[in-house]
Amino acid sequence: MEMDALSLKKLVAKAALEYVEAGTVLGVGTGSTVDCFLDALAESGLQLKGAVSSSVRSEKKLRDMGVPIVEMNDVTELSVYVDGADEIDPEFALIKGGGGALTREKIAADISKKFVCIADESKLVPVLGAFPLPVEVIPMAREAIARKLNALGGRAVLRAGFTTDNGNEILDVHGLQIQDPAALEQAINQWPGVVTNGLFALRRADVVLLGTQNGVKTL
Ligand SMILES: O=C[C@H](O)[C@H](O)[C@H](O)COP(=O)(O)O
Repeated sequence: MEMDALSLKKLVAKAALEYVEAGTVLGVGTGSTVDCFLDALAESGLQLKGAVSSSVRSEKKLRDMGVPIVEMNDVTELSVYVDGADEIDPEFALIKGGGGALTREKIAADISKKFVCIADESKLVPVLGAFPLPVEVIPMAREAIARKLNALGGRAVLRAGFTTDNGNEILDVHGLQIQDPAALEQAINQWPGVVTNGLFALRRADVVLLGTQNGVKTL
């Protein structure tokens, strides 16, 4: 019988436990796949020293599990960071931020030695961009940034009624075919008013665990 997306997420979530070492501070991302990972972690009985979380959402779940929360400012490095993705290209560049946690996720990924990306197989794509690219902007720059994004050939849409954990807004950019993710990531991030964008190409995933109908594939 074919597994649904949730079953595939649970499958990779469990496989990611292999990268977690008891007694360490773990970097934890955000999203439905990470929620499955945290459930698997709770079931495993593995005891962490603590966790650095990329969102208020994951932080709450970690606290409920009894895992001590460590401030990002109090660590110099994370040995492992586990997080999901909205799209993954064959070179491990990602689009993230569907849940709006992109900025803190990018910081966590940047200070991690090993970024383990967990996802179901629907996330693997030949070219990034079918998933709208999230761009976190400070609110007063929203219209200026939207105009620049539209000039790139995209269609920037404000994520209505959504505020990030950092008090900012998200523009979701539809219709981009991203041929050079690192160049686009850098270009958008240089515009005043942009906090960051959801391209993870300058700092990519190191390992991708993909939940497929034939089991977990380690890429
Ligand atoms: O802001 C959210 C994150 O980047 C998520 O990792 C991403 O949206 C994937 O989420 P999910 O595991 O729910 O598909």
